[in-house]
Amino acid sequence: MKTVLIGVGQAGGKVTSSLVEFDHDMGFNAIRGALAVNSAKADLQPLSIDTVLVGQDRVKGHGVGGDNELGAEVMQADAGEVMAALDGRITAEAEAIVVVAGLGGGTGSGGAPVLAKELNRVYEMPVYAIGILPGRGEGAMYQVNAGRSLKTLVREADATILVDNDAWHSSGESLEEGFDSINDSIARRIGLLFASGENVEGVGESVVDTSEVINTLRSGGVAALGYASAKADDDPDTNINVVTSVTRNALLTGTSLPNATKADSALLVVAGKPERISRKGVERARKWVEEETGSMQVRGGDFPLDSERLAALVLLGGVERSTRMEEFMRRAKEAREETKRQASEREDTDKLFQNDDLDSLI
Ligand SMILES: Nc1nc2c(ncn2[C@@H]2O[C@H](COP(=O)(O)OP(=O)(O)OP(=O)(O)O)[C@@H](O)[C@H]2O)c(=O)[nH]1
Repeated sequence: MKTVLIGVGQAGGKVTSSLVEFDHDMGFNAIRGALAVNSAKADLQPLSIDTVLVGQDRVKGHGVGGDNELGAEVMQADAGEVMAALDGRITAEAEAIVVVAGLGGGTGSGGAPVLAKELNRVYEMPVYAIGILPGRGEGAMYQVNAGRSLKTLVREADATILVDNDAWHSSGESLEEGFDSINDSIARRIGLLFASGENVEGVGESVVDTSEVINTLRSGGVAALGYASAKADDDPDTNINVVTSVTRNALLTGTSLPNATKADSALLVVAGKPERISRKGVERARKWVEEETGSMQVRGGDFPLDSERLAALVLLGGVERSTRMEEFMRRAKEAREETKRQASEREDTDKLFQNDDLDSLI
């Protein structure tokens, strides 16, 4: 899928850079343009892609400090500038535009839905989002921001692939220490998805096509991506179990949104040396994905890749009714109520100290 990426906010910019790097290192050439947008100048400086600073008149290049309403306002005010920077980068060959953002902060959380809406208004091709959900251990503000942003983002983007920051995080390191490795994991998995259907002309009819990715995401709403790989044998017959077990692992333990298996649609991409991919294995794996997701729309295809391993990528469309989504929305709601309660207590305390009776005591 020939893609143009726009990273919004700090996480959005870093993940976009990682994706560009991966696509370049692998020689896929699926990413045809990239831009990072932020209200914090310091977060844009280390990036190796083109950048646009927004909200300079409001926040003077210092970021919006987690205020996602302000994030939305600065993006709205400077949308013209961002769209102008994209002019010429989004050419007719692009098959999708993808907005990438961390949903827990301010600029990405508030700005990504505004930008997705604007892009959808102007461009014909689908506008997808990659939204990064805060991990369980992140504070209430992050959860509230993400809950609020997610609702708008899902409405404005044609589909939103969610990545939970707890999902691809190695144990033993803090979330922050782990950002670089999480970003690499995101880049490897989502980068492979973008590259599915690219550079594989004439390799056989079972090869996956970009239209399969687009059709899987057509139901809109929330999407998730699973990935797993294992060493493969030279003989495809020995790889029947390799294909079925990487598929199971991709969906059950390797997904970007843990516990999201019920889906409206799915796509199973098996990557590896074509002569090693067991057709029987793929058939069984696809049936299993149908049963597990409860979807009658399970597409599939191969991704020829020169590797000693076989990998499964499972893209799920329409997972918003999954246990994980319900759990997240509940967490965001509880955090919002807790924040409101604290604010009203603060107000009461303020009132108490403004009280004449107290003043007269001093
Ligand atoms: N995966 C990943 N998540 C990140 C990274 N940096 C920050 N986050 C997450 O993103 C959320 C914060 O969003 P940021 O992108 O830092 O914030 P911002 O959009 O720049 O907004 P402001 O800083 O408020 O202007 C938190 O939930 C973090 O856990 C990163 O490099 N990788």
